[in-house]
Amino acid sequence: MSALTQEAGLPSGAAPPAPDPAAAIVTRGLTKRFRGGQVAVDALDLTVPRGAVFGFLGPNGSGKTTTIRMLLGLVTPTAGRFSVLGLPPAQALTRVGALVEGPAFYPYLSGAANLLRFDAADPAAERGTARRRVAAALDRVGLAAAAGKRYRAYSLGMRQRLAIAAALLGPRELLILDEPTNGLDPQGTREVRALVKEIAAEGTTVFVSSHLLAEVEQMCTHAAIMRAGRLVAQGTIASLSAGRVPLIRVETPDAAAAARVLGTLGLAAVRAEGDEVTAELGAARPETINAALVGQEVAVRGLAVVRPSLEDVFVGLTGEGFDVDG
Ligand SMILES: Nc1ncnc2c1ncn2[C@@H]1O[C@H](COP(=O)(O)OP(=O)(O)OP(=O)(O)O)[C@@H](O)[C@H]1O
Repeated sequence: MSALTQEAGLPSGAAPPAPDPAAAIVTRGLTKRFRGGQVAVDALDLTVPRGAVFGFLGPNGSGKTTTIRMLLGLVTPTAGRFSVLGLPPAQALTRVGALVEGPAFYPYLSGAANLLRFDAADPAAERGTARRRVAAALDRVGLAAAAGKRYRAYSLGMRQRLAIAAALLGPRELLILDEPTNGLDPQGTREVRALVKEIAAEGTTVFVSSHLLAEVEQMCTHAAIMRAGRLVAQGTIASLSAGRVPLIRVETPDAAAAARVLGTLGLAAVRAEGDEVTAELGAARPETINAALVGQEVAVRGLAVVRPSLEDVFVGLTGEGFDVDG
């Protein structure tokens, strides 16, 4: 049996790869063209390793939600194949928890009562174990103490954690979250990020979309970067940044003098702008650079090693800024 058995109407052209037991999600040539000709997802080849917190990163409109909806069987692909947990998607879905559009909760019911109603609407859920599963899910997202509190009294972070609890009502090997911190306040955002890390630490693979570079960098072990429906890069966060070298950044009122010193030390790509000078750190040690600057009587107000960020990677790959805030 092929691991990639969800086949769309049109052939992708490529033979499916061998089944990969180490992967939670594999897509090959996955494409969605909406009526009217818009290609939302264009020949996507994604490999999400089991155990990863996989950030699916891209600006608004880059095709993240459409991809997630295809993975969950909510949208039919135009072309391409994919597997979830090494299985045809339809067989895997009971082992996948998902948060795509937050479930509509009743404001006047408690968190627990809301989850019981939500669970009752799932024909695959086992009736006899509902209360136990609801209690376990509430506990897992840190809402056990607030189980009896009305939903309308929940903070934004608690509401989103309840939505994640709804995705965890059964045993899940994979959790798919579409922009789970969107619209949250800073406290709610922190709560959800911490929860994602906890869930992953317990062994669940998490596939989480975000338009926030910094968020993915903080929360994820791996990332895929999307732009206009196409995959720009994927890999571990470290490997994505690996090709880009760290910089030394010196803040000084004597930028020209500082640039000269960095040049004499043999540093590459020395650039002075305003009261800031940057250069590629290379094999040089920051303390040596500092000593040289001070030795040449350059007033150093600040000195920092700047690691390349995912934003640098994105700009380096596409030549464009990542047009989002946060
Ligand atoms: N049902 C649809 N019919 C036509 N076009 C659609 C449909 N759904 C999405 N699109 C288009 O497909 C493209 C990708 O949208 P998608 O929602 O997948 O992106 P996204 O990265 O999730 O962005 P956002 O975070 O804004 O949802 C967009 O240009 C969008 O307008």
